[in-house]
This record gives sequence, C-alpha cells and structure tokens, in this order.
Amino acid sequence: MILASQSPRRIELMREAGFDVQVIPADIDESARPGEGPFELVERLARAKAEAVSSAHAAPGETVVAADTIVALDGELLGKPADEADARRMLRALSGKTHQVATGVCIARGERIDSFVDITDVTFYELSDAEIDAYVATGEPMDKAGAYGIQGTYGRMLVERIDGDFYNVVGLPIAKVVRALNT
Ligand SMILES: Cc1cn([C@H]2C[C@H](O)[C@@H](COP(=O)(O)OP(=O)(O)OP(=O)(O)O)O2)c(=O)[nH]c1=O
Repeated sequence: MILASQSPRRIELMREAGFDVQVIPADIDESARPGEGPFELVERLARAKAEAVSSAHAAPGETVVAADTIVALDGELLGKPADEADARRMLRALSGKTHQVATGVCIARGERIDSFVDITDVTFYELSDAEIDAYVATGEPMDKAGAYGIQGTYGRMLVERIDGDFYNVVGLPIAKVVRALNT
C-alpha cells in the first residue's frame, strides 16, 4: 500500500494501524478554485493526490491512500501559514470561536476511487496576544493548517472542546480510513 503524503502524523497513524505503507508524496497544485468551498476543496485535493501517485507509481491492484486537511472559520479557508505574521493572524481569528477541521480522504484501488470528507468542530479558548506570540515562538504552528497542532505540547492548551474525531484534526480520521479500506 502507498501513502501519498509526507505528513509525519499520517505516516505514523497508518503504520500504527498495521499498514506497512510506502511513502510517496504527491506534488500537486493545492490552490482553491474560484467559488470552491473548503469541504469540496479537501475532497478534490485528496483525489488529485491519490490519482497522481496511483497513475505514476502504483503496481496493478495496489492501494493508494491520500488526504488533505484544512481549517475553515465562518466559511473562510485557513491553510498553512505563510510566515509568523500569518500564523498570528490565523490564531487571532480562531481565538474564542468554534471552527471546522475538514480532512478529505481518497482511496484509489486501480479503477476504483472512493473518497469522503470528515469534519470535526474545534472550539478555542480566548487567546491573549501574549499567548499567541508565545505559541508562534514555539515553531509548532508553521507546517500546520490553521497554524496549530492539537496534538502538540503547546497546541493542546488552546483547545476548549472538540466535537468529532480527534485524529481527523491531526490529519487522518484513522478509524474511518480503516473501515473504508475494509469495504
Ligand atoms: C489543524 C491541524 C492540522 N495539522 C496538520 C495536518 C496536516 O499535516 C497539515 C495540513 O496539510 P496537508 O496539505 O493536508 O498535508 P501535508 O502537506 O502535511 O502532507 P501531504 O500534502 O503530503 O499529504 O496540518 C495537525 O497536525 N494538527 C492540527 O491540529
């Protein structure tokens, strides 16, 4: 099985679930199309990643799993921060509010392509500017959608409540993925 993702968290979740995955990241254009909603976007990108890797690298009948995660706040899309100022802007916007984390997953098995989106609601505590600056200074936000990692030593301190799958926020709703692989 191939995992079309460079995300260390996805690799670990698949390996812990017992899949001896080969890692071949997909290099695709991840920009949103005009008018495209965040949930449509993650599903399309997951499919694009799976199809790109499947057509270029998969052996006949080999399964390819791909995913894409974004944060959506009031319908606005928050991807990975461009720099520290961008990370501060995102965290200020998320402070005291509930946002959605959406992960699109695609499983390509030859001609058969299945995809789904899983959504988790995450509520942040009110964050002071000092807290945001301190969090950005840890470096944790930089490679993560929405500029935080719920699994991180510091990121977990921002979160008041979640409704949905924790692993979906981390980047892969592993229970759903395993169930989909078994169908
Ligand atoms: C919100 C949130 C995101 N993230 C991560 C998950 C993803 O790795 C990243 C979103 O970027 P993605 O573009 O989904 O994934 P990636 O670039 O890391 O890997 P690839 O494109 O090769 O599959 O943000 C966390 O780790 N914790 C969190 O709490």
